[in-house]
Amino acid sequence: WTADDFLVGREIGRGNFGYVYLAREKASGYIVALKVMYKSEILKDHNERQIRREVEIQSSLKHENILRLYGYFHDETRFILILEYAPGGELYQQLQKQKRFMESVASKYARQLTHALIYLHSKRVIHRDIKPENLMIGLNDDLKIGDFGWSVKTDTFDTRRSTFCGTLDYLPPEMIQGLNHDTKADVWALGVLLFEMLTGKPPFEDSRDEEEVCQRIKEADIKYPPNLSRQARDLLEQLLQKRAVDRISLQEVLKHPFITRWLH
Ligand SMILES: CC(C)CCNC(=O)Cn1cc(-c2ccc3c(-c4nc5ccccc5[nH]4)n[nH]c3c2)cn1
Repeated sequence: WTADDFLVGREIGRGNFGYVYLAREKASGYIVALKVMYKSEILKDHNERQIRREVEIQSSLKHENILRLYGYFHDETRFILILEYAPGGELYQQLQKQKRFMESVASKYARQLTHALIYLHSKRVIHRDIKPENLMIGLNDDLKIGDFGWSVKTDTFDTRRSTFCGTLDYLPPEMIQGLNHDTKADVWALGVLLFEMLTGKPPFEDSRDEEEVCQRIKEADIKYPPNLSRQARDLLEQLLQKRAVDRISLQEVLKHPFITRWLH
């Protein structure tokens, strides 16, 4: 690939390290998102290793609920990624616009994210940074995991990882305490995301400061608003369990009434 293979359109986003543009691949007419990263930027903070790992992870993933990385190329100053274009943009924006989602919509997105996480975990990848900003909306209003900034490829399944990463809101108790964590960290984050989709706010947002956020996460101290259905509340309680081993498995999530209730 070279830049001449594409007609580049407007800027549609800012990923880490660079700008994202709408583009059309000339030969096929295919619409893609081109992420342009400047080598000076990347080399500056020795990010080339992390970028290489992310490219390696994302190009090996092929799943309808994971944004595709079709390919990449570089010229003397830039490193360019050819990414799947998500017509619906960021889930974050839709959530801000609508304040919160109807239970049927939140249930569909939670189901699609669960399928994506089951696939990721089967490929020995823990995402570790599931949050609305990293999720995109594709054609047919399908959820797509769009960013792998903090995912790690675990060499053996469920290896314990202890590097600190991501924002506090979505971190599980074991990560807050700098303890080891595994695929159950993504299950907790699914719970936080579902809570935010249903209520419009992450569970610990009304805390005084980060200190209190950490305290409440450690204790899994969550106040559920009264307007949640019984099924929604029940699934949230099973996802947001303080001890990773007590959390519902992703396979069980797919069988939970809150998920199956809207499946024809
Ligand atoms: C660092 C690199 C090696 C990892 C590879 N992964 C990424 O670069 C993650 N990433 C994806 C994007 C991204 C951002 C925006 C979009 C969009 C998109 N569609 C939109 C529709 C309306 C408004 C804005 C939109 N952005 N489609 N696909 C995208 C992909 C930015 N960074």
